[in-house]
Amino acid sequence: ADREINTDATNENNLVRPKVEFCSLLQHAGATKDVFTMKEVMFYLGRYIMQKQLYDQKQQHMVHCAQDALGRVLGVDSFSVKEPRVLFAMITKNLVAVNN
Ligand SMILES: COc1nc(N(C)C)ncc1-n1nc2c(c1C(C)C)[C@H](c1ccc(C#N)cc1)N(c1cc(Cl)c[nH]c1=O)C2=O
Repeated sequence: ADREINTDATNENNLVRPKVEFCSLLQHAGATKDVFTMKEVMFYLGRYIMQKQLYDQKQQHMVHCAQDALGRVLGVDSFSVKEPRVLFAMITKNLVAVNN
């Protein structure tokens, strides 16, 4: 099993390597590398969501991704940005810790 990943997004030193499909999402949002801090992963994913307007116009904390590669990668049709634990659990399934 993958090593436990410290999902502290504020930890600048924590490096992760996204799995292939997840990495192509981040590149779609402008990423040009394959090793990131958790903070950078959240930044590029956030940009991806806003650029593709996957948020709900009415309930703006909701993200609808059933028709998007994001949904396939995270394994859900929609999620709330206000549920950090749920969000990090889905994201870390797509990451491998990098020895730094
Ligand atoms: C639909 O969302 C929004 N919609 C609006 N509108 C005006 C419509 N404005 C702000 C947000 N928004 N709020 C938060 C975030 C965003 C944007 C950047 C997606 C980020 C975030 C959330 C999910 C992923 C993933 N996959 C990546 C980053 N985020 C974070 C949540 C956590 Cl848990 C950690 N770091 C974060 O930046 C928030 O709280």
